[in-house]
Amino acid sequence: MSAAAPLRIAIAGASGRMGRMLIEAVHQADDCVLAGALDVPGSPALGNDATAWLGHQSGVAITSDLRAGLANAQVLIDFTRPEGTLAHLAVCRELGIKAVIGTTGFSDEQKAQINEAAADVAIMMAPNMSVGVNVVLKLLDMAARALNEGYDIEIIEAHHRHKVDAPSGTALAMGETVAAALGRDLKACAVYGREGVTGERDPSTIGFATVRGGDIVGDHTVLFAGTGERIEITHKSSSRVTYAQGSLRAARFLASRPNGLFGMNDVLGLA
Ligand SMILES: NC(=O)C1=CN([C@@H]2O[C@H](COP(=O)(O)OP(=O)(O)OC[C@H]3O[C@@H](n4cnc5c(N)ncnc54)[C@H](OP(=O)(O)O)[C@@H]3O)[C@@H](O)[C@H]2O)C=CC1
Ligand SMILES: O=C(O)C1=N[C@H](C(=O)O)C[C@H](O)C1
Repeated sequence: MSAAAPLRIAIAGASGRMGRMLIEAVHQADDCVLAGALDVPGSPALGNDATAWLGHQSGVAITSDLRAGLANAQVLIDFTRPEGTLAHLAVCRELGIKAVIGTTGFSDEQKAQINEAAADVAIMMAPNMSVGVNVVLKLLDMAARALNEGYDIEIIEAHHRHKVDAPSGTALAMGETVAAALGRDLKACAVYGREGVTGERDPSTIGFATVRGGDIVGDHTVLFAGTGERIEITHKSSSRVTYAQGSLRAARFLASRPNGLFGMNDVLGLA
């Protein structure tokens, strides 16, 4: 019996922090092959072999030509910026290529565009691809339901100095999970940072605090502060490998799906 053909994966943001991690993960996976590598026009990486920095020639040159970069791919994995992801997705839709989206910082309108594209192609989008964070989201649902009165909820996240969006997509997902469990609307109850004479804390709010510095990969804590006790649920990433491995799991999951919008819950069987 012949082995199944490897899954052909293209990586967007090929020279970014996640792009390189993903290229390495695809290179190391027996069941996947690098089929394309995209980066922005003007990037010094354009024209380089995508795995040259790993001491290997893949035959895949990094390109800013979206159609050329996606032509041989079955799945695109995209960790770039919202406007880049949407431009890539438009070409995926045209060519029938599935997409794993890890980019964060989308507006509601941009999320609606992704939802619309999922009518035609299968898309998995999650602000955090790590198994641990997705388990934490389940724990938060349980904790919020049990601690539904008398506990103030604050979400604290810390990331490296290069991160451009705040709060992190993961912190927002944690906020949405907790708000939904409590029957609150996060848009109406979120407080993003405090300064000056703020008055006493409104118990119906969910607070967010953002720390940026150094090379912190990604720390998230949800604090339930009551009277006489506090509960902290924390996740800390020490390597981006976990995001890359989660993305490959998502790509394999999408391979047999013709269309639809999925989350990491679906990939991990936690839905
Ligand atoms: N879901 C998850 O598990 C995770 C999500 N992320 C998210 O992934 C995204 C990328 O993070 P990270 O790798 O650290 O960021 P980097 O800045 O290191 O990499 C981004 C890459 O995308 C490229 N890029 C920038 N703007 C565009 C654009 N408009 N169109 C196409 N490509 C573009 C960059 O090129 P250039 O450098 O030349 O500008 C770079 O190659 C962020 O939104 C981050 O929050 C990160 C980790 C985990
Ligand atoms: O930019 C990052 O680095 C990360 N971004 C994601 C987010 O915004 O939640 C996931 C992870 O925390 C790392």
